[in-house]
Amino acid sequence: MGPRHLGKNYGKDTYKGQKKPSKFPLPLAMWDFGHCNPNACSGKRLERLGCIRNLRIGQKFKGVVLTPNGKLTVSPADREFFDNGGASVVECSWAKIDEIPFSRIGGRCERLLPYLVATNPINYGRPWRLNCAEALAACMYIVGYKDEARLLMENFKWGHAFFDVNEELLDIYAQCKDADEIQEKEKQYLEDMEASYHEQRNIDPDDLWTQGNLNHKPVAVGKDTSDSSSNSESSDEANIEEEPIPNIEDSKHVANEEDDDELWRNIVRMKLKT
Ligand SMILES: C[S@@+](CC[C@H](N)C(=O)[O-])C[C@H]1O[C@@H](n2cnc3c(N)ncnc32)[C@H](O)[C@@H]1O
Repeated sequence: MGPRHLGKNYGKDTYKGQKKPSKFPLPLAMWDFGHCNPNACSGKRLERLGCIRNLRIGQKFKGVVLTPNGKLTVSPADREFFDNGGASVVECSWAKIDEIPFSRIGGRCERLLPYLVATNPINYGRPWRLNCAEALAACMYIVGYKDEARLLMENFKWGHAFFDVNEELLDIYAQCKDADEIQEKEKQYLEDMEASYHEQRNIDPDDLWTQGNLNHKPVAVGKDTSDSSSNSESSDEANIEEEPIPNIEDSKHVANEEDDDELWRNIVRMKLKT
């Protein structure tokens, strides 16, 4: 979907009186704790492309703040907050999340995302652990900015996979009225998934286990064209290479498949209890 579909605000420097990055039609922001490799970091890539602006530590954000520290789930009821300020993320490493001074960042509308599956090369197949671009796209989609969500993900070779995998759920969430309804639908979805998981194990366990970890079926991504020269922070958009796509099998970020299966099941069990 091209920018022509995106309405009269596209390309303007301000949105509701607030400065916004000029290369994206909606205001996006991040607190960047600099934990990540700039070439593998979706937030940094969006910054290089001019799609997201940086926030200072100590600065609060008036739109939707996507954070693991949130208590409520983001829902279409947050549209007003979004329209007032856009959406923000906390760019940091999942491994160092305990080091984040959450009291010095955030805002009035801190939100969790409901169950969705990451399709980025680092955490492919993991539920809830989205990267910054996926988190922002999911939020936009849920509050009603579907075209903009897709536009954001066009900046990543693997971006289409996020919608291939999550579109059904995103559409369910986007039709909900509020956070309670989203949590209800999410719970139902997870229960159905847990039930079909047990059903499949009972009916034909051999078949299931010979297929390996279905969560980690590699995503169809284009050939990695990045090279070492892409380390430079060039202002020329044509020179901005996408992050290298790690070999999922070799990545130290991905535990072995059994651990991952167990992690996934624990998360689902934990969610079903709430
Ligand atoms: C921990 S950082 C990891 C960023 C990663 N290095 C990248 O390349 O984008 C991801 C951020 O996205 C947002 N996020 C991801 N998953 C989320 C979820 N389930 N609920 C709320 N926010 C989430 C949070 O702001 C979180 O800090």
